[in-house]
Amino acid sequence: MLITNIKGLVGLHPKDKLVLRGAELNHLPVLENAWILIEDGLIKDFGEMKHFPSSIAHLPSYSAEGRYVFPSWCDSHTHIVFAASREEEFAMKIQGKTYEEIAAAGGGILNSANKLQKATEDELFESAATRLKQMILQGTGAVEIKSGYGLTTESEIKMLRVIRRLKAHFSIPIKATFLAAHAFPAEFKDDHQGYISLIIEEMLPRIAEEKLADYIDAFCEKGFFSVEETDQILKAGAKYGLKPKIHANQLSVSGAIEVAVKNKAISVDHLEESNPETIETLRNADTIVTLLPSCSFYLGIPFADAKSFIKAGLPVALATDYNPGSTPSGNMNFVVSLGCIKMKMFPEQAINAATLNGAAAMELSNSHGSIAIGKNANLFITKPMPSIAYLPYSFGESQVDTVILNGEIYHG
Ligand SMILES: N=CN[C@@H](CCC(=O)O)C(=O)O
Ligand SMILES: [Zn+2]
Repeated sequence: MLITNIKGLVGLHPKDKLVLRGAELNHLPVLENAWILIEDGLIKDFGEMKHFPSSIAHLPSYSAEGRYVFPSWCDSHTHIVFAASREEEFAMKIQGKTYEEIAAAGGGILNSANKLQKATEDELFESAATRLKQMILQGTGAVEIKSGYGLTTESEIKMLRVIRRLKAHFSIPIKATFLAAHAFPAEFKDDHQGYISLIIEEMLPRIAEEKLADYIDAFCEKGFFSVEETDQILKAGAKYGLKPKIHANQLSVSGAIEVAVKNKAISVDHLEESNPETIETLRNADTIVTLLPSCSFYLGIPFADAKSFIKAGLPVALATDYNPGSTPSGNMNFVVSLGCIKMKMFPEQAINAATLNGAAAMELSNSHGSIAIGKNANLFITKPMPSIAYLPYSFGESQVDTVILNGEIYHG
């Protein structure tokens, strides 16, 4: 595939640039009036139209006049395998009930777990595939998906098998995260160690044996998993080679960041709550700070302090957190808009955070997340736009026109 007359080829970071920290996020390299050649699913070459090589002039080409070409969004935090939506909680939220109050009233994660336990693997696969297709059409070209609505050995494995089927069915990279430590099932409400033993002694060995997960996660939060419980689970996961990606500081500063960094987490996700100590801990780590602004938008909780994180030199990524409870949306374009509008990130920072740093938060940045020779050709072509900033500026209206996966147009 050859694309010519591109108004701007976006995200041309050098191939060996695997993550962007702090001020590095300010720079989004763009080549104006460009062409790009894709071969065998990979980026073969690119350049300016004024130096267009005559040797490829005979190839059929797509003219992208007035349009930009972006590397696909890399969505490094989702929960898209679920049995049912939870809009019954929507009215409760509108009445002013908090996330914690809804969970205490029988809503929340346990509500999703009840429904998921009754659903078949086929049903879960079909609905998750529909969601994923929609996300891809909105520009996403790599994704992480968590378990965590099973909460029994069989149902957690059922979720992870669904993710394995999604990996086989879709041509984008998918990473699977084991999140049995999402909530304590009702029968373990007063027996936390009982559930943790189930995770460590029963679930983990079976998941490792079937190679069902790439990462391990825990919802480290007041009322969910304590710092000590999280530490125990992460250490058990490490024995099976599962690196942590942690739900941290969503509702309170909980010590989650410290326990995540101590366990060499790939990423800490959420951070709607933070303080100078949080930042100090992260400054000395390689852990990526994944922010989820559509969760703040939907729950009405604070937006993460992206500006301070960037100022402190941290590697910030953006992701959707698509799930039925706190973020019923998998739209990365909206995430990038919210990053700018609500977290005061500059468009360049938000786009870098949603591409290369999102890829890094899935350990995929050697192959995805930027445009470089030899990298995978998961890209999208925009509608005609006056500038790059127009994409986040025109929130709620998709600027993604054509999606290319592995060098081929994706029609859904
Ligand atoms: N916070 C924990 N997990 C999800 C919400 C899960 C749910 O409410 O179903 C999140 O990332 O926001
Ligand atoms: Zn989440």
